[in-house]
Amino acid sequence: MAAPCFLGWDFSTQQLKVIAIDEHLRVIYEDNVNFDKDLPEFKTQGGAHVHSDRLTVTSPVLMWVKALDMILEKMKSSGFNFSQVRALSGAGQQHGSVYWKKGSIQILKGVSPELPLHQSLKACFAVSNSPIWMDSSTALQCSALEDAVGGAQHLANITGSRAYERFTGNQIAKIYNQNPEVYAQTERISLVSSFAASLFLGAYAPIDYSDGSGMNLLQIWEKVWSAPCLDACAPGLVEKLGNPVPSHSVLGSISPYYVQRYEFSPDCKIVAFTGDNPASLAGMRLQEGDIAISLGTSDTLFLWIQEPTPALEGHILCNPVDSQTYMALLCFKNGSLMRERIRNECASGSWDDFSKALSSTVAGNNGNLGFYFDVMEITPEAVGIHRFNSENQKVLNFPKEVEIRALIEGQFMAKRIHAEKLGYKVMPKTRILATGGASHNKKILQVLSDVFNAPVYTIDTANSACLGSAYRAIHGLVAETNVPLADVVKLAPEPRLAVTPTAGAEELYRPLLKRYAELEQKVIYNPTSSCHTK
Ligand SMILES: Nc1ncnc2c1ncn2[C@@H]1O[C@H](COP(=O)(O)OP(=O)(O)O)[C@@H](O)[C@H]1O
Ligand SMILES: O=C(CO)[C@@H](O)[C@H](O)COP(=O)(O)O
Repeated sequence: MAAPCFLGWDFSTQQLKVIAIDEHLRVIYEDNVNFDKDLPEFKTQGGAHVHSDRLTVTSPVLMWVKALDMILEKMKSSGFNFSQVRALSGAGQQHGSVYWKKGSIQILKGVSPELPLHQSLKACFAVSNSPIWMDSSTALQCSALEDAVGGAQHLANITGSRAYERFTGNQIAKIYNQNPEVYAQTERISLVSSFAASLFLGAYAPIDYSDGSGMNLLQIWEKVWSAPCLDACAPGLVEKLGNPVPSHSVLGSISPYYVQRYEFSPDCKIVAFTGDNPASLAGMRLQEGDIAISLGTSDTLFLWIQEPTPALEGHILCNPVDSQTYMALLCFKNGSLMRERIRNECASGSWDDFSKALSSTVAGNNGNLGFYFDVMEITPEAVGIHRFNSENQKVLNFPKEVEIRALIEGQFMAKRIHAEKLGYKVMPKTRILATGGASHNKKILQVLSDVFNAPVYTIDTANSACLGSAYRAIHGLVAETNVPLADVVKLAPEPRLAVTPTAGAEELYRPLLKRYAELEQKVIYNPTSSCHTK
């Protein structure tokens, strides 16, 4: 009999990725499909469509299905032995939503193994362009939700977050308000994660507690939908959402489609899918006291916490690997795509040249500071590019190298300032665990280490959401017997030290952090001020 293996998937913003691990937790296969490059017919940029109002951002749902067809065919051609797979789990970009048309459950259950999935499912979606996490078009719905439950702090106390435009409840409310007939045709609403799980299960997969915490709809303490929040968003939501489940739940066995088309074992189990950040927490084996920083399309910072206090900034999510605890999350929208733009303008599109600019400039950038928000930022709410010289005077341009350092130092100073606002303190034992595409770049990690005055560790793959999903697949098989994830993955390779802070970094950055926080107040979004135009 072939040695067992486990699959972890990640339906992220720009790509679909997969990792297979063996029972010794070694990565034995890794692959990806890039939406822009490999599926050009969908005409996405960075995996998404930004609409003409600059606020609405969507991705074609069939693109995700076609990406799954494509990656499975690639695996098959490379000789991947699907019959070895004992269990699989996965992750999805958080907050995005999928609207299944009435009657789709029958189609999903009966897909023909003769056809690729996207052909069978093409008529299944009431909304063909799914709203995703980059969307910020639901300000009206956010105000209405906060008003309905007694204010922003009260909503945060219930759901872990005040109302955020990308959070799914507000997105559903917008669809119901603007297209009630489309809403009426919808029999089931999935998150990207539970949608992806549904494709493997051949049935509607439930939403897990952790990704469900990013909807402004789940009572994170009791882990049930909040009736006042559901009612404020749209009618009949309980039926359309289904009951949420613990993140470690085994949902069932793989759909016969995969058994017949790819020779999966009919016993292969599907473990609930979750959000990409929660899955990364599992993949990096985060411990209390560590701080995780993901440098993907979005930049995120997250922590494992026992006793959270929801606030007006940041999010509290149910912990994906331990239902008794929580994770705190901060999301920064201007992450890799902003870095790519400055790389293209200032470093001829080359990461090597970008890194050289970081090496050729001094830590602290001689007091030059910058804020780089191509699109309306989430943390803090601000937009535009704002540069300040060492005298705090606004300047229009920086030399190219100074621009690159100002971008990276600014991005990391914002992370430290907002993490400290959440109550996080950098301690002598603090480890930063870095992941995501930009964590390949040592020069970027050096700035991160200096700004936080803490060592930065990485794991063998930057695809921690995939790896965490594969770990969660193994854990799901034993979780019912109260085995913690930490026990299941104790033989996994430890995170490796990538960089340590440069001597004197703390003294250098302490005054700069104070200045950055003060200047941030000046650039925060104020619709009546002219300082936000670039
Ligand atoms: N050497 C590098 N330096 C900086 N950024 C990089 C480097 N290599 C890749 N990236 C960035 O990684 C991003 C993709 O990260 P990834 O974590 O895969 O994103 P996602 O999971 O959102 O699809 C790209 O947009 C790219 O800008
Ligand atoms: O909105 C959030 C978290 O709240 C984002 O972090 C999304 O989950 C997208 O993730 P990436 O594709 O950038 O990893």
